[in-house]
Amino acid sequence: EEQEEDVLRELRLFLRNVTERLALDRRFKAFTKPVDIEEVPDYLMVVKRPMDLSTLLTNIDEQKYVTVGEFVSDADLVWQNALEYNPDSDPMDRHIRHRACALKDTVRAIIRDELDEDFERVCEDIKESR
Ligand SMILES: CC(=O)c1csc(NC(=O)C2C[NH2+]C2)n1
Repeated sequence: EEQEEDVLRELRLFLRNVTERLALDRRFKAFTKPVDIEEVPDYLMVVKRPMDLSTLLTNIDEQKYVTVGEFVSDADLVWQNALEYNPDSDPMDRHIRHRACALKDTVRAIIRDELDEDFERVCEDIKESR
């Protein structure tokens, strides 16, 4: 109904705001666009579900997410993939793993500080009703 569409519209506004703030953070530059498979041909051998901040924004606009939890699952892919693809001790790998960990902690901190648990509960009830 109308009230449900109002809730999901507010969810999309919140998720766009979070994602845009992450995309503006210089630490997360490597995570803003899909990894170029032509430049990194072995990427898909290691990473089964690529994800990046621009794809999160597209998913939001395509109304893929009905709860914050669904969004966080995809957002977690971004840093999890980076840890998987950059496991070595060399400085470049360590550098991107450090940024991946910063992304993980930043997403969780924003959600903890800015998501009202009652709002997420309403989204989960809409999801279960569909
Ligand atoms: C997005 C992502 O995970 C990414 C972008 S470049 C990269 N890794 C490297 O460039 C090399 C350092 N060891 C491989 N990882």
